[in-house]
Amino acid sequence: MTEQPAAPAAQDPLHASAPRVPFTKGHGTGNDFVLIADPDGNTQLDAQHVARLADRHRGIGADGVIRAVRSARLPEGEALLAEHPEAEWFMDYRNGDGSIAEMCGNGVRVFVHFLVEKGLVDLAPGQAITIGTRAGVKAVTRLEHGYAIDMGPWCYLDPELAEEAASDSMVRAHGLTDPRPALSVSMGNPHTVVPLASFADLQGLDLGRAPEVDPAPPHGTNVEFVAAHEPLVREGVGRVRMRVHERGVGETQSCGTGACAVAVAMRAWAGDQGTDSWLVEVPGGVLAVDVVPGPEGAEHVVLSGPAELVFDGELTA
Ligand SMILES: N[C@@H](CCC[C@H](N)C(=O)O)C(=O)O
Repeated sequence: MTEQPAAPAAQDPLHASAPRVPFTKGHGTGNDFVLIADPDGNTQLDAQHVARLADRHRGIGADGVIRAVRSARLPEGEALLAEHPEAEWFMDYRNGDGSIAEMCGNGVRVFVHFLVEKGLVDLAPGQAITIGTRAGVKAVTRLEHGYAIDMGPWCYLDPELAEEAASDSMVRAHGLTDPRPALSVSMGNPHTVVPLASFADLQGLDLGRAPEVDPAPPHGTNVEFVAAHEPLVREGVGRVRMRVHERGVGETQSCGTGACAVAVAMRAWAGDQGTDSWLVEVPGGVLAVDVVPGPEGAEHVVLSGPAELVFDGELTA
């Protein structure tokens, strides 16, 4: 019997040009990511690979996967460079199920921290860097502890919605006896914010199963449930607690864009009783959200919080 030559191994896009790919695990308030430095755009990540890396039982485990690539090396990044030549780096973000999302607020902080810690950029506390994302460029300032991102203007998901509208949809969730009114906001990515009466209601939710939003936004949505401290505003700061079910992930310990959506929705509902500064408690920590006047007259949302890198490794399969 003659020995058959071994069949060629199926081409693995992750290893098409680099057999071993270094990665770093990081998180921002418990929203965790696998980060891969790919300055020249040699590593192609497809949805299957991302889902495999993010798998908490068979992979590294993460809510999302972030590729750090030079903007010039992917079409979405290149498109930004004409107007923003300073946006050298692009955050190529995927949800844990492999789907692409426009924006990730916690991810941006962890992404910039990764660039700093890996020596890919120089950024001292107090300095800012512009990065590219699928929701446009974002200015990120390094703080003594953490990072502040100018997320740019927010808007209602339904462009027809007037300033004073209280809700645009109804949400059903396990743990709630009846459907609740909700308001949908875009932070570059879609969010639907559901106010609840108490922390007990928030605690009683089962977010292991996806909430149902009616009508469903065309590209899906992240759903945030929020309950307020009493009083809502103390010393000029609004204080709320939220839980989130993320599109493409499930329940996560934190969502930066979700915290921004919660702050602007609460501010709209509170009217004259509201404020521009919010502290949003999430299961994984606390995020600060400030609404500030933007350079072009629109309101900008600034998200601040920590970013941590946990360990490095190497992808071998
Ligand atoms: N956790 C992120 C949001 C990630 C994207 C989201 N799941 C979506 O599909 O829009 C954050 O911190 O903002």
